[in-house]
Amino acid sequence: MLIPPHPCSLSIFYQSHPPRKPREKTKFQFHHLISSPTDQHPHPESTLPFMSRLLQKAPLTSVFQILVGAHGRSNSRVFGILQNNMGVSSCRKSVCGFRALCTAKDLSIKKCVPCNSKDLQPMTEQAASDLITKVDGWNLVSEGDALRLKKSWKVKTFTKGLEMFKLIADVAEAEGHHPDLHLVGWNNVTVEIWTHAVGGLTENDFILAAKINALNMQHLLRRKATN
Ligand SMILES: C[C@H](O)[C@H](O)[C@H]1CNC2=NC(N)=NC(=O)C2=N1
Repeated sequence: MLIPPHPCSLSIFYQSHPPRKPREKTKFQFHHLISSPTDQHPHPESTLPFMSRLLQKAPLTSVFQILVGAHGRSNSRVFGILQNNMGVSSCRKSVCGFRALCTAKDLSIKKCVPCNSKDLQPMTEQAASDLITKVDGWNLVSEGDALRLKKSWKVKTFTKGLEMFKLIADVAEAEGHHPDLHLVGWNNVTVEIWTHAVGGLTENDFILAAKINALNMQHLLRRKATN
């Protein structure tokens, strides 16, 4: 049984790339690439440009069939390539294991998974660099050897900073995934997010960041100085 790619990525993909007959040549190139690393393709990282070219050329379903084969399961090598190059969640068992190609909107409507899932692992720096482009205003920072998400705002007043904390806290509680909240110098809010259970970043962190971005907080924030 084929596990369908995550609906959001499929619908998003098909809006811009109507399905065409998958091309044998593309299939051959890709199978060749993942089945036997050669001098030309020494390491999965080198698939990144190929992966983006592939996704432009072949409909997502045929890419999906290539990746998981007829038996519906991806082998560890393919999964490693996916995890490094397409921001795929590290949770092999979930249907949304194929969490690639998401937009900010897709992330903001997803649900966080319990952080004590035994399959949850920290994502690679490459996957984090791909996903950070989906959460406006957030930065990737490294604290020790752990990656984190970080974003700062200036609020109008100290109490509006606390109101902002409450809005964020409600989202965090609903998701069972929590940020670190800082309110410094009365009007400087900084939020940091990472998955404590794995000591790094997982897709949960990007989902929470996208949900925070979707909050209506303009009335709490100081207008940006127009220079
Ligand atoms: C069981 C439950 O998933 C854990 O206690 C949650 C709570 N909130 C969390 N939040 C964050 N950021 N990381 C965690 O590992 C975490 N674990």
